[in-house]
Amino acid sequence: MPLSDAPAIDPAQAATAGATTPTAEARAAGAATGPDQAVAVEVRGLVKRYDGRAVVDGLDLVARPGAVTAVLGPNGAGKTTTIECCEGLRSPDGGTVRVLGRDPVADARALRPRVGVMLQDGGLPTGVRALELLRHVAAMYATPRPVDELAERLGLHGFARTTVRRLSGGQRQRVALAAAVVGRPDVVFLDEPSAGMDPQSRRAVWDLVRELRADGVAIVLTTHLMDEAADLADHVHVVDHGRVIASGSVRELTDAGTGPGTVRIEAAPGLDLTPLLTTLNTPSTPLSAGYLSSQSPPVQQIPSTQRSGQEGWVGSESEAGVYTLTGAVDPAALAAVTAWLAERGVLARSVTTGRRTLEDVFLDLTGRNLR
Ligand SMILES: Nc1ncnc2c1ncn2[C@@H]1O[C@H](COP(=O)(O)OP(=O)(O)OP(=O)(O)O)[C@@H](O)[C@H]1O
Repeated sequence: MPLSDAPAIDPAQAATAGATTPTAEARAAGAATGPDQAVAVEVRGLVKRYDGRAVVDGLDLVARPGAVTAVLGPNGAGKTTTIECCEGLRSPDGGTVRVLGRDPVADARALRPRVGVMLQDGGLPTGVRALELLRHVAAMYATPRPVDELAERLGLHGFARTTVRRLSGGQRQRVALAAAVVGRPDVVFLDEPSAGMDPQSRRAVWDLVRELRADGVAIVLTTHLMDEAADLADHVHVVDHGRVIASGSVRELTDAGTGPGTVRIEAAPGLDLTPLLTTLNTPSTPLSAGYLSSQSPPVQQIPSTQRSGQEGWVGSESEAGVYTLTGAVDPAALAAVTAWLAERGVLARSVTTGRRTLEDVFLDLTGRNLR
């Protein structure tokens, strides 16, 4: 089948005709054999410049087999450029990149059958029918996944005979994902895999990613969906201005320091929160002093100039009689809340505290300004 309008870069490039693809058992058995196995992807001091401007500027990143490594960052942070260097699609200007122990540019041929790539824009040839494309890619591998089973899982049969050009964005993404994994790769790069997908498709993608992880595949995922990262990622790298500014498990990141949490109060409607917020934000009290002073080892020290997030307690009556306060939740803050209620003779139906979310951490680290 001619792929006449194939773009310069497409997921089928990840395939090599007649390539052997390791089974999950072989992958597990091989874990101790090669120099490349404990770390699937290793990026050290990566620099990439465009027009003299370093868009990746000394970036370090590691991804391991059997784990999902999420790369988060604002628009233009350098995530895609980094991933493209790992995929061998861009040559670094500095630093080293190793995928399965090999140089992705120099050893591209050897890596092709072992690396699955799902590009941000799908990168698929547009004149080919969806299922034909998948069969074509599968035929390039010695032991591909059964195409029909994969198509079923990702719901491709409903538009199997539609050309890629006519697919919706979410449908195209699903075909691109199928093409990236059909060859049973050891490493999969997924650049915003579920962007534009409906909730059902997203769920199917997440299930597939979990299955790949269980099979020992190293998955590198860029995403803007914090719930996706929080749900899937074993390890998170937050990238900004071409560098990793924080790194750790989701738990490590959300537990770090005394950053913001929430206090939710259910009580009588119409309470004026101003005096409470004033108390909580009074500098003489220690209540807000710890805010944004993250010292936990897994999180790298961030220069204060980059900490442009929220700088004190804020709160509002989010619905009648429900108040949400956000700030540095600690025992003293909670005591101030209950004292404030007591002073007003208000018996709250509930006062609950919540932990920081990954999105809170992300905004803390990268600020709230648009990029
Ligand atoms: N081929 C190119 N030529 C010039 N500049 C480029 C090129 N590719 C990317 N850039 C620039 O490099 C910077 C990083 O882009 P990159 O696509 O890596 O960011 P990103 O973190 O993936 O962003 P997004 O979340 O929007 O996808 C941006 O400022 C972008 O404009």
